[in-house]
Amino acid sequence: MAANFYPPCPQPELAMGLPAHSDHGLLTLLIQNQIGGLQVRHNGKWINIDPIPNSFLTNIGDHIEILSNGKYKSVLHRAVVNNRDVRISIAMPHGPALDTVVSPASKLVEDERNPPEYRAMKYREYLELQQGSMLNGKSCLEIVRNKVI
Ligand SMILES: O=C(O)CCC(=O)C(=O)O
Ligand SMILES: [Fe+2]
Repeated sequence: MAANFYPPCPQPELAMGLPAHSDHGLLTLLIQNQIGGLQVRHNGKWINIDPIPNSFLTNIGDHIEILSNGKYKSVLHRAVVNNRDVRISIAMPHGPALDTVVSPASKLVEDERNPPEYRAMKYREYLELQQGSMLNGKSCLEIVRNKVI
């Protein structure tokens, strides 16, 4: 039987959790049990997000950041696990139809003072890019970001 070789985890301390990333799509709805583990990056620190019973947690995804031309930032987050309690979470990403070309909303990039910060890409291509890569911060968003030259 062929052995599976996985690339090294970029954050070995999180080998059992989910490395830092932002989600593709517009919004992600997350349901979790009462065992916390989700953390979001805020002001340079990882903040624990305590689960609220009977609620969905909503994360802003990369495509809101693109659509708003950077006005709303997708949230950098990760999940950590512990060796005491079982944590269960179900993340449901929501995006447009796969063939939709996602780009900054035209009204937000009408003049040269507000150039588009991201280039247009089909949602399907972005999804394939993100799902085909190691989760690594907001690296996929950086790929579609227009570089200032
Ligand atoms: O388990 C969690 O709290 C986060 C899951 C997540 O970020 C994801 O599936 O994209
Ligand atoms: Fe996520």
